[in-house]
Amino acid sequence: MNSSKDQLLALVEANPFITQQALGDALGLSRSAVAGHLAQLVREGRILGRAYVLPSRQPLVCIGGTNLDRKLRSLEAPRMGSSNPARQFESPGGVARNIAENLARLGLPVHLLTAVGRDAAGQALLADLQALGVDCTGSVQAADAPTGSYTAVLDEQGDLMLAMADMALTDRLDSDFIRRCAPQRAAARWLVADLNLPAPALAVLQQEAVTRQQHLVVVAVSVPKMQRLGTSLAGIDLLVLNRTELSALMGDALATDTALNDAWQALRARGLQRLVMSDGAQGVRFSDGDTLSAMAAPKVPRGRMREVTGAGDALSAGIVAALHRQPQDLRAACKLGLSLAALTLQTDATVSRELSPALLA
Ligand SMILES: Nc1ncnc2c1ncn2[C@@H]1O[C@H](COP(=O)(O)OP(=O)(O)O)[C@@H](O)[C@H]1O
Ligand SMILES: O=c1[nH]cc([C@@H]2O[C@H](COP(=O)(O)O)[C@@H](O)[C@H]2O)c(=O)[nH]1
Repeated sequence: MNSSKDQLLALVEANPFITQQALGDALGLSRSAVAGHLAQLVREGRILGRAYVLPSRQPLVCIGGTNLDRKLRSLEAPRMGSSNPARQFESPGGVARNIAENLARLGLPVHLLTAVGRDAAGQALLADLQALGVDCTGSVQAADAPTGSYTAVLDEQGDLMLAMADMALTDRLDSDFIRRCAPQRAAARWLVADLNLPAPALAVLQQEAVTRQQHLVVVAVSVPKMQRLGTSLAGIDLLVLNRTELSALMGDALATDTALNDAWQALRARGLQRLVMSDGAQGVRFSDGDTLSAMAAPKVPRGRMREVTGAGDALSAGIVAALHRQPQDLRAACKLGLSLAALTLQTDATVSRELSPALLA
């Protein structure tokens, strides 16, 4: 039999807005006994505070990977099977971290739940996030594993040829971790989870999104990690992925508009509510209804293009930032997402320094 405190915690987890009177009624306790238990739970750090947070300050919670990105850009057309002269750029990365940084630069309150090592890279990445105002309380800091790394080989135009991600640490963001960080997620209406998360962790977020009526946005990270998406997509408000990731998910080349539309209908039948598929220079396809619509990407002059890393994450962040204000307007959200992606293409950093709250005005 659970103690009154544990039962009370379970009720608060299920409904962070529940009143002391309702807690008392549910457990057969007086309101003052409930107040006493709550005070003790706060002292123990099992409850961080009351969930009465004004809507505009409710944090957007991003959950998933943090990496140190290394990008090697070939100075000439690369020759395979040979060493090639190149320039290296390093920057913070990881899809959930990138989205958190984009959102913070737009002036939104952000909480990032991630995993880093207690190595120099991990500590520097956390310090950067803190400077941006991103709250990382509850994240894993491992003494026995290195911070994730991503190494991309880019051709002389800045287009991706191949990338390798060593992210063993994100496997620790498992379903136990997700449950442990319930207090950090409680007040959020918007959750952004990347597919670096193990499948069972994502399943917990999906179940909770249904019971707590939270908006869960799932963002793909790579073709091999598409298999982390479960069969049921119930609880996912929006899935953001690129064309090759959608193709891998459906096991279909998606060569025609009919095939794309069929893919969307199949995902809807699995419980997905909305979809955005990015399509490189073509922009995006998106839908929250019966048919997919297209929106073109702003033209970025060749001379201003630097490299592509992070464009997809900027797109996701712009979409989330706009939906946070107007949850039903997916078209307006795609528009903001595309303009953020265009800014990101014009910098060697994974997240553009040009982002500011003015872009949301
Ligand atoms: N060559 C390009 N020209 C213009 N916009 C681009 C180009 N490549 C990417 N983008 C922008 O970045 C977004 C994401 O790019 P995409 O390649 O589809 O995804 P990812 O970066 O996740 O692989 C696109 O929807 C588009 O807005
Ligand atoms: O398995 C993964 N590969 C790559 C990334 C991250 O994805 C970003 C590049 O994303 P995009 O596809 O938007 O260029 C990089 O910051 C990289 O660290 C990740 O989180 N997980």
